[in-house]
Amino acid sequence: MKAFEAVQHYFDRAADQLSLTDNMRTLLMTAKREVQVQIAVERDNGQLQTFIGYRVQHDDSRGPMKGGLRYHHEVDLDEVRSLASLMTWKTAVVNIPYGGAKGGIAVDVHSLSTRERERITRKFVDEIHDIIGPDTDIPAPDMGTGPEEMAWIMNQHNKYHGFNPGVVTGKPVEYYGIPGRGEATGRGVGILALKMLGRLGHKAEKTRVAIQGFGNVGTHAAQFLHESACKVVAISDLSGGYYCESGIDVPAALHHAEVNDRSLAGFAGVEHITNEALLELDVEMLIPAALGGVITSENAPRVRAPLIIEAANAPVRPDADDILTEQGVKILPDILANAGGVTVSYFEWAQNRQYYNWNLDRVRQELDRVLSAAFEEVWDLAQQENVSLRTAAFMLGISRVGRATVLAGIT
Ligand SMILES: NC(=O)C1=CN([C@@H]2O[C@H](COP(=O)(O)OP(=O)(O)OC[C@H]3O[C@@H](n4cnc5c(N)ncnc54)[C@H](O)[C@@H]3O)[C@@H](O)[C@H]2O)C=CC1
Ligand SMILES: O=C(O)CCC(=O)C(=O)O
Repeated sequence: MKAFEAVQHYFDRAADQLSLTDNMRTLLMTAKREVQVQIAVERDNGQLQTFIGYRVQHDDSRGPMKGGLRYHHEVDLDEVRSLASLMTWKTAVVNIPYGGAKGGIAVDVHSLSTRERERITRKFVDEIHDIIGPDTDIPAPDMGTGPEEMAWIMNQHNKYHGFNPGVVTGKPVEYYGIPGRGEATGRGVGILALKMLGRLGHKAEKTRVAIQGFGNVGTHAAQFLHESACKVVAISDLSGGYYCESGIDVPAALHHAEVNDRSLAGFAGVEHITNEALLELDVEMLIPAALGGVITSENAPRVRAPLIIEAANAPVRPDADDILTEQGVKILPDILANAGGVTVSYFEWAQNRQYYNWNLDRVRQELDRVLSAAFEEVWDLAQQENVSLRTAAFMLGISRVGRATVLAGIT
């Protein structure tokens, strides 16, 4: 099953529960616009190279479209389309005034120098500047991108359309960004993970956690949960997995990654495991925070964690979701679990529009408030309707988007 089909599957399950008509389903799941562009740049060695970039604008019935930009060699239109759709339901679940979009470039970021990344990013903006903007579609970071790329995007877009920092979020704090956007997705994962533990009657101190991915999301989730008394026993990145039964020294791991170009390679004093083995560890909480589609029908029967927090987008395939649900595993779905990032992006955008700076305390407080409200709504709906948290989250998102679409007038 391809990535978009998987989202369609989850959408349909919720749409069945809502008795949505076929026409409404088609209207809500069809992207408004899909753009594919050629990005031709000169490499540092003088050679010309062409990359393919995408921006899919899924839905704008609740506000400007919003979603990250992924730089990864596996990016393709189907993946971007699926992620754009997830953004629509995610912004609706946390009830912020946005629609959904996503973009990406098929490129191996590790093969690029900083200057090459800048040239590719600016060239991408040259190709799409007319369809993005603070009131239409606002990019942000995702896998393989961060504050640097966002600063270049703002600067390049402003050359065409005049100064406006609200065209993109996730910018460096000292360049129109907001304190707390860097940590927001991982912190949100942590906040919601603790809420899940509370509802399930588990104590943080008795919770062993395994986290796959040690980038923006994985590092901040690890730090938050470590500081909240959970025992992080495994972490991983592209270099492999690192396990310690008595608990990883999270501050040491964070420091190691910081001074080693964000890699855990060479992190000593722990057992080395594979990324696959990490998913099957005997832990109370599993947090996939890297790529999508990592839990499949093949490995799902071997997953031992009774609780999965989907920090990554779409880490659990639908057939695996069925197997895990059958096994009694509770899953906090991506469109709620990782919504902290886009929530703080919304604060950054609001700050940019007001020219009034927020401080970190205010950002954290508001993040907690938005995520807690969404968690309560999803949890209660799941109980009322006797459905999974994923189906409840999709139901909530689809209802809000559907209602706005109808109120706006369809024809
Ligand atoms: N950055 C953000 O604000 C948000 C990110 N997400 C999702 O969270 C996930 C991670 O994103 P970021 O942390 O931003 O990316 P990142 O690029 O900062 O870090 C990705 C991490 O995953 C690791 N990784 C890559 N391929 C891997 C593999 N095959 N096996 C194990 N580890 C692998 C990398 O080594 C790195 O540690 C993605 O699914 C993304 O869509 C979701 C919401 C917001
Ligand atoms: O911060 C944002 O606007 C979007 C983040 C994102 O791409 C995501 O939530 O998957």
